[in-house]
Amino acid sequence: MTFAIIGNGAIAGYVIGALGRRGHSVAAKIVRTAPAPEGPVAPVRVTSVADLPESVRHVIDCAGHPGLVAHGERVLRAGLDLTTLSLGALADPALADALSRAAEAGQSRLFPACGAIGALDALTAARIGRLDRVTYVGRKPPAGWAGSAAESVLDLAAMGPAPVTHFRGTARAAAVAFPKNANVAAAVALAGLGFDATQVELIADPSAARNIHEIEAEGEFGRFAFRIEGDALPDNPRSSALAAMSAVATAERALSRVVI
Ligand SMILES: NC(=O)C1=CN([C@@H]2O[C@H](COP(=O)(O)OP(=O)(O)OC[C@H]3O[C@@H](n4cnc5c(N)ncnc54)[C@H](OP(=O)(O)O)[C@@H]3O)[C@@H](O)[C@H]2O)C=CC1
Ligand SMILES: O=C([O-])CC(=O)C(=O)O
Repeated sequence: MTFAIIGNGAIAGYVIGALGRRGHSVAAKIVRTAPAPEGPVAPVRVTSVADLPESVRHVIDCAGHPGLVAHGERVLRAGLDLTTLSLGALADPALADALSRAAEAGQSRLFPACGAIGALDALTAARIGRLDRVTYVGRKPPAGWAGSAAESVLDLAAMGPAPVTHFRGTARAAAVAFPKNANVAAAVALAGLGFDATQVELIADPSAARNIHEIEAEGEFGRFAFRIEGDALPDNPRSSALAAMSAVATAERALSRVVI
């Protein structure tokens, strides 16, 4: 299968390497500004969907909300399947609707990846019955919140040893306020009770060595609690390695005849 990637950052780098090791080809990257190539370079860098090589069948968005907003509709309308990690962008109903209509028009499909969290299969099953309560708690070391809205309520560099909750609210508010940090909150919302009924808490924790994500859910099925401690990618303390792995797994699942 031939892929294109949106983005050129930490997750894009991991995804391109993993796809290559797994026998796939990455023909192009969609970037913001494509420098003139100095020689034969693969994957080729383009700035628009229209310039993608014809061999591309599936695009993986690793660029965050701006990448999905800029290119998602055109990818789907062109008949290419799209895996995205920018789940928080779907908190905007206009974008979610536009992507859905573009997929319909292009006879293509949008695959939101689970990203840095797990247990979403249990949530999607649980909501078939009555789902009463879903909460998500995201905990990262202070460096994991750098450049985010946490900085408006907290001096990350001068924190004492105690963890500080810097956000409490709905998954929709979290997704909008933390585009680089709350895609997991959006994933939990999409799998379970939706953006407005899913409660979120975000914590900067100097004693956390990893990015820790916890879900608690209760309903007709019973109750579950899930916790994952994800190592960050070496190039970006905000982004868990599992998110990049999940993009590859989701894109591969889209190709499978037996879907697990
Ligand atoms: N679902 C999940 O669990 C997770 C989701 N994410 C999402 O993935 C995003 C990327 O993470 P990561 O790779 O670590 O971040 P990086 O900051 O390392 O890379 C982001 C890349 O996206 C590029 N980019 C931004 N806007 C556009 C655009 N309009 N078109 C093309 N490229 C664009 C940037 O380009 P430039 O170099 O020009 O700035 C940069 O190369 C995060 O911002 C977050 O939203 C991250 C972790 C977990
Ligand atoms: O990578 C992570 O641990 C989670 C993250 O940034 C996000 O949800 O956007």
